[in-house]
This record gives sequence, C-alpha cells and structure tokens, in this order.
Amino acid sequence: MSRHYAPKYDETVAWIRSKCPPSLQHVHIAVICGSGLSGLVDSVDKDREKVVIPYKDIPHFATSTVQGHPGNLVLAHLNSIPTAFMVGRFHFYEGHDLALTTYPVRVLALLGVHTLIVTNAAGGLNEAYVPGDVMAIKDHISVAGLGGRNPLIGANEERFGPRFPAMSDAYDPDLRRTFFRAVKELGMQSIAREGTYCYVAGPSYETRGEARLLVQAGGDAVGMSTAPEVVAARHAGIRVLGISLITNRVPYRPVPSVSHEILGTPVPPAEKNQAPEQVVNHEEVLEVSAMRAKELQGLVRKIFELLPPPPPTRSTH
Ligand SMILES: O=P(O)(O)O[C@H]1O[C@H](CO)[C@@H](O)[C@H]1O
Ligand code: HPA
Repeated sequence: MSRHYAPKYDETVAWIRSKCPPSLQHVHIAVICGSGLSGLVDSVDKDREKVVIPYKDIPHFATSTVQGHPGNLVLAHLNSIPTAFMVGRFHFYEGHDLALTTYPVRVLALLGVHTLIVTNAAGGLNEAYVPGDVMAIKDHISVAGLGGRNPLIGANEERFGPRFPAMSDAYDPDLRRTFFRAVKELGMQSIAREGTYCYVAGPSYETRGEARLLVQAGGDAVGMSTAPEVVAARHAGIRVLGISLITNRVPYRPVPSVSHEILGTPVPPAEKNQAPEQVVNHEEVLEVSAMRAKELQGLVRKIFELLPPPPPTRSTH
C-alpha cells in the first residue's frame, strides 16, 4: 500500500465520525456489497439511526463508476450491532491503484471493524454450480496478486499489520460455519456452496483458455474484486467471511475449431456433442443478483443473529 495514503486515514476517519451520532462512531462489522447486491443494506434495523454518506463526499475516497455499485457508505445497526455497509466498491479495473481500491478497508479497521462480510457477483467455474448459487469462499487465488498486483506493495503500514502477513487462513472457518448454520436454518441448502474464488483484474471477462487454467488451478468461481480487500483486511487483523453469488457459468471448453468446415476434414473428437455455452455480460450479472436479492438479505440478517463472539481487540493506533 503506497505511503502516499498513510497520513490520510485519520482525516477520513475523523470526517466520517463527525457525520455520525455517538452510537455509530465505532462500528464492529462491515459488509461490502457486490455488483447488484446493494439491497443487502435494506436488512438494517429500521428503528435505529442510519447515516448515508456518498463516497464522493468522503475525503480521500475514490468514487464508484460501475453499474450496480451506487457508491454510498451507510452506517446503521443490524441486529443491534453498529455496522458499516459499503454500498458499492472500487475495482482496480476502474483505474484506481490497489491502495485506493482497498483504502476503505483500512478506514473501516480504524472505525473499529473486527469482522468483514465481503460479497461479490462471480462467474461459476465449477461444473456443478448454476447461476443463483451462493458460495462461501474458503480460499482465493489472486491471479493478479501473483502477477505483482498486491495491495500491500509499498512501505508497510506497521500500525495495521506486519510486513509479511499470512493468508493461508484468510477466510475464517468459524464464520463459514456460521454461514452454513444460517443456510440450514433458512432451508437454503440446495443453493449453498463452498469453494475457491479466483481474482482476475478485469474488466474483460476470461477467455476460454484463461478460464480453463483457473479450473485446473482449483478455482470454483471467478471475479474482479474481493481478494485485494481481503488481503488488506487480514493484514489489519480483521476476520473475513466471503460470499460469492454465482451469476453466470463461465465458458471454458476449448474454442470450437472451424477448419473442418472449410477443409472437409473430420470434426476433432473433443468438439463433438458440445452443449452450447453462454457468453457472459454485466446485465446478466445484475439480473441474477436482483433475483437473489431478498434471499441474500435474509441470509445476511441470519448470519448476524448467529455470529460467533468477536475476536480479542488489537489496536491499530
Ligand atoms: O465483484 P463485484 O464487484 O461483485 O462485480 C463483479 O461483476 C463485475 C462484472 O460483471 C465485475 O466487477 C465483477 O468483479
Ligand atoms: N468473470 C469475472 N467476473 C465476473 C464474472 C465472470 O464470469 N461474473 C461476474 N463477475
């Protein structure tokens, strides 16, 4: 994370606190809403204070430019827990560097957040997944991170965490258990999954060859967000639950050859009887998110009801 941003966290935090009533000046949980999932904020307690701050007003924040990401920080209570909702997120492909993309996560850490629920829309790589499935993330493969795009690159901010943070336990098993308890109570077993999320920089969707590589690497879903936020959160000692809504199936069978059509040679055996695969687009992603909006709200509320006790506090000051 670039040193350039270091002095600004406190300014942002002080500014946000100045807009909040005392009950919301320290928040414990944060929810990042993925593409088309801004309805998650509707699960907040209706009879309590609620503060809505557009990102464009927040000092040193970027602004959201992607459809389905309204761009508001909402501070409210959920199941009486003071909670921050990022209604819309920043993506690297919007042109923000990763320090700016993940800046809000560090601001949330300073606001008191110990638990992050990060959600996204993702393409299904796993053969068994269908659009509408909801996947608890158990691990991620940051393709962009392995290629040198890690939000922690730059001078280490010791106040948040160590130079070399572990990521082998990035997705908290107790929080995943809570996710599945909530799934069970709500009878959502048939759509619940647990898998590995692959992070690609985007904004182009994957070629078939790229998608195949991710499948072979053990990926179950793919998207263009989440991993940088999780790396920044884990560095700051925040425990994480990641939830992917599978919005489409990612085509990964080899691109059909056309040579035989012209040359009259036999069709390559691997290409016989291929069922058609659909090309993905962002409208479809938003449609599936809208279709599952209510269920996901219910799921998040239930998760809040069942959350395990918070981890011991660690000062970031
Ligand atoms: O990850 P979220 O923000 O949910 O959005 C997903 O949807 C967009 C592509 O349709 C990409 O931004 C991808 O990452
Ligand atoms: N690929 C990458 N990101 C995505 C996809 C996808 O198929 N669907 C939603 N976000």
